[in-house]
Amino acid sequence: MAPVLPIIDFGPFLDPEASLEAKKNVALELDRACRDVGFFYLKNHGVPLELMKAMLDSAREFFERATPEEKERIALKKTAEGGDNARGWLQVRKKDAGSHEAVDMYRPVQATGPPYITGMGPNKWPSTPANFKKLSETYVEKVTSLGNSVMKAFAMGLGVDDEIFLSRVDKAFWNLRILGYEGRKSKSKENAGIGEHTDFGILTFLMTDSTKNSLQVLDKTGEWIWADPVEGCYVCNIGDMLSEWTRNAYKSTLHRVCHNSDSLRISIPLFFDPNWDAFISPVLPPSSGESDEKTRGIRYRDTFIRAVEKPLWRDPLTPPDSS
Ligand SMILES: O=C(O)CCC(=O)C(=O)O
Ligand SMILES: [Fe+2]
Repeated sequence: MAPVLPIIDFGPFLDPEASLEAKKNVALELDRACRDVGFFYLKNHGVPLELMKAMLDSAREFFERATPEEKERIALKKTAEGGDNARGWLQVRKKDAGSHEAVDMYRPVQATGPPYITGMGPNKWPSTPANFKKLSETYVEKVTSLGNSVMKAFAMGLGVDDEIFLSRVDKAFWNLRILGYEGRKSKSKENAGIGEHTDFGILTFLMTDSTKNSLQVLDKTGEWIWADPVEGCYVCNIGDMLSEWTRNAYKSTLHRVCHNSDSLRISIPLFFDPNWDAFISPVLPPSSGESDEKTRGIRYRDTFIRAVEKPLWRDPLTPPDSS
């Protein structure tokens, strides 16, 4: 079945030879997708396909081969135990809300402990496979550079000064996450997946292996649609902060993973988020008649700490609640 989400060719925006009109067309296509569904496929994004494949292969190697001792060595720990509560390996086992394993790495910071402020500790890189850290650093550099270009395109589509965006993402607090979802043949009783949630940052660049029927997106009519992988493309989605930044013009859309296949599924989101201290307030004026008495704005680090301290997955099978 053809993908339902729009596929956006980002090539002209990155091409120094392309006309301004061609770039504007890309920006307008992106703008439409962000207002409409908040999810789109991005093709011709400039990240080498061999690098993407090498990342997926390496993450698979980690989930297939890392020993329990290695996982324990890099396990995410609570602040009181010396970790920063955000970086490292974790395993979620929730009967209804989906089980998965993940390793989270973030932009390196000048560590502030121990004990560490949430998010402010050192990364705990897997050592299986041996070149994982180096490969990931190359990958993060490419994707964060793409993130900057997409922000420029967003500014063009919205008709705002791109410096407002670029000055708040030049030290983007990125989060590289490798995720493994067990196949159904595994012995655990839980369903593999992630419960419905929105991402809390700006923009997620998701690449996955070729497994179909896993990621679902809630469309405007309230139906869950599949967002299956499209060869060579990222699945991108808007997070809550960009929604706030655009006065909710851009949608931060609920999604979930219900993994149905018999084999291990690998996915790697890179969450492209604002600078740690960035203050985000709407770049678009209130529409006529809408009051703007309440000063709106959020500091990224406050959002981050809140999100990390409360689990973001819920039961994948229930409709969104209103809280
Ligand atoms: O694995 C996927 O397809 C999506 C993961 C996801 O939504 C997340 O980690 O926020
Ligand atoms: Fe997500």
